[in-house]
Amino acid sequence: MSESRVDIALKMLDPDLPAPSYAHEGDAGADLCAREDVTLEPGQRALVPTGVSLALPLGYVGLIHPRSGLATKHGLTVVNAPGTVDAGYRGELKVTLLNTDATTPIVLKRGDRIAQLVIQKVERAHFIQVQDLDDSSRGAGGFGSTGGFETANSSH
Ligand SMILES: O=c1ccn([C@H]2C[C@H](O)[C@@H](COP(=O)(O)OP(=O)(O)OP(=O)(O)O)O2)c(=O)[nH]1
Ligand SMILES: [Mg+2]
Repeated sequence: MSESRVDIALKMLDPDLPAPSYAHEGDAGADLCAREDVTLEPGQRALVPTGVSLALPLGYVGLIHPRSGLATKHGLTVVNAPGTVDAGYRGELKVTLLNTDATTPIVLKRGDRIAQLVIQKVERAHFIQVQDLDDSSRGAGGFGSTGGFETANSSH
């Protein structure tokens, strides 16, 4: 089976940086790089520019996800993960990074791959207000209604 591809116009605001690219066939995420050096102290967040702007076709969304390796090794995440890039947005893609590590700063250099961009088709809803919603087996159950797991500090 071959992958389906969509053409997306992309403008590099900084031509010296690599454009987003997929590392392997089948990858969902194209890596985004930092346009500037940034050091995040423990618990600190920063809005980091990527040098990329897009013209997404209507009906598509860009989602900015964290990279699992940086998350696992260093505690680096995206505060608003996944960040939502609207089809009409023509500004620079930026990533709100957070150092979740309690003790160690994270030093990022210009050109480092900091996050990944996933392009998806998206539906727009026609919201129809009603007085009563139809029934479902879940109903209003949520937030652990199906059970969870015990931890040392679980209340009994
Ligand atoms: O991680 C992100 C999230 C958003 N954006 C850009 C693209 C997006 O289309 C725009 C607005 O994002 P969002 O709707 O999440 O932000 P908002 O706080 O609701 O701002 P606005 O009032 O401009 O919609 O900002 C990014 O570059 N990176
Ligand atoms: Mg918004």
